[in-house]
Amino acid sequence: MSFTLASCALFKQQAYHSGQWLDAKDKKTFEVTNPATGDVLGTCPSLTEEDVENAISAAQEAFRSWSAQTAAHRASVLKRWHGLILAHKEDLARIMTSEQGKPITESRIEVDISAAYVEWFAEEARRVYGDVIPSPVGGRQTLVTKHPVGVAAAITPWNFPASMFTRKLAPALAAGCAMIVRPSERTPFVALAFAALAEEAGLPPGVFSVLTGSSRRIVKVITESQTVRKISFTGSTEVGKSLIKQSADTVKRMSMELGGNAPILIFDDCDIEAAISGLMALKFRNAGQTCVCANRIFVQNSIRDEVVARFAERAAALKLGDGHAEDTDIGPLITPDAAQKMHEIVQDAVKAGARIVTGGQMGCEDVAPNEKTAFYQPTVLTDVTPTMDVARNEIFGPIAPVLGFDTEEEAIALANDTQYGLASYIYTQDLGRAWRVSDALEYGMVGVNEVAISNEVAPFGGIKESGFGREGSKYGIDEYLDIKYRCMGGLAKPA
Ligand SMILES: NC(=O)c1ccc[n+]([C@@H]2O[C@H](COP(=O)([O-])OP(=O)(O)OC[C@H]3O[C@@H](n4cnc5c(N)ncnc54)[C@H](O)[C@@H]3O)[C@@H](O)[C@H]2O)c1
Ligand SMILES: O=C[C@H](O)CS(=O)(=O)O
Repeated sequence: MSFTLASCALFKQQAYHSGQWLDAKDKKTFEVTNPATGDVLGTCPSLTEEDVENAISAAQEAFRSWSAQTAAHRASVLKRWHGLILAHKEDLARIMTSEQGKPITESRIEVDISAAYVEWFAEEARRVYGDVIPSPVGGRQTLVTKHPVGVAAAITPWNFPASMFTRKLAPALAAGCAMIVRPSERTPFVALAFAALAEEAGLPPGVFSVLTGSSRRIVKVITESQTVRKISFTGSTEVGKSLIKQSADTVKRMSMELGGNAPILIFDDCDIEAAISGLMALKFRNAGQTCVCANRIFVQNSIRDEVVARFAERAAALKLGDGHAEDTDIGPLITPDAAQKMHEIVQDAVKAGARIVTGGQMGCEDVAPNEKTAFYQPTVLTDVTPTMDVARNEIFGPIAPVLGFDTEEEAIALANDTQYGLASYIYTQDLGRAWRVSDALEYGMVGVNEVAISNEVAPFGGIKESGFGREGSKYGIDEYLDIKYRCMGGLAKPA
């Protein structure tokens, strides 16, 4: 493989704000490591409160001119950005795999998805319509128009560092907002690479910034700022709740894409091969580090033994390794601690009565075992009960707990027995059952005989403690718009 970060023009080790590539005021930095090897990839600035305040001021200034541009102009800049992202797909994917660890095949797909959000909102920018509503009173007109909220902020996770970046920045820019983005400290480089291409596309100085460093320090300035009118957060429910509390004093608009505990219900009238293939893709994408992956696998008891055996056989055949290798199916988890946490989850489940069908070990044959690697084998557990921690908590790793059920009603009750409500899935060939069960599931999203449900045209988001707001789709841009109602009086012809 010829790629090296040092040789990549998009590899940036400075933050981007106020239209410039800058170090922290106090020159402090933090290291970013390769989760597959533990090697240090580079450093990024650990920005100070003053740096953040400067970025917010620059955003407020830039917002005035950016929002005054026509929607057609904003769309044209976003379209240029879209083209540049695709033109640099391989470099962006390699940067992502280096810092996040996912297989290069998945990183390429994520770059495509990231670009798709930019293209979609370039189009949506020109469809921010209003209303003229027939007035109940003569001589008046009721006008409704939509306006950008102003300076917005985004805080993004490490698991999809590119698609979460554009899923927030693209609609904000399309709406006419300015946005400051704080990427995860574990995966800043791909966000900075996207920023370099956005700058090249012609986004004006200050309209967007990428602020690196301590999230607590950066977010404290953001949440306390009267200038920042909107926060879009993707991450754990725990942190989401903290941000909501921190933002209450300044009554900010909020979008919360939080944790999940997705059930997949596999009925005995399903296409079993399709269900197992879907389960493999759903559970082991990004080594299970996704908010929508199957966290609880409910299989109707009449087919459970067959499904477990075939699923475990497929899981055991997955190839662990460095994400840069083309034949890697599963890369490392984000940190060695995450791998250790997986081991503890499995050990706890076994103590509670679960049985390991395959996996259950740390490490990877192709990578020298040392304390810095973060590999964990794809693991299938059976004989899991709904009260076990492995079924109650979000796993966020390659562990697949299988539970049984007998009736449709029991399956629905089990699936809904959680405080989360993000994604859910059903495999059945009975149309009536598909409709009844998907109607009864208390989730923001339901995949029926399909697990690849996330794309730019669909409203992505959850309910209950998985958050609120929607990303993507025609609804996504509304998160960055305020509605204004004008009552136009005095229109009657003088007597
Ligand atoms: N709903 C979604 O679309 C979605 C997508 C991806 C991840 N997630 C969820 O995110 C979690 C895993 O991702 P993660 O580990 O990055 O989540 P996290 O909540 O630990 O971190 C998310 C972001 O918040 C920052 N952060 C962490 N603690 C903070 C604090 N106290 N104050 C301010 N910022 C803070 C992090 O640096 C990161 O940038 C899982 O629960 C997963 O379900 C949800
Ligand atoms: O982890 C959460 C992501 O939103 C998953 S997806 O890429 O949107 O499916």
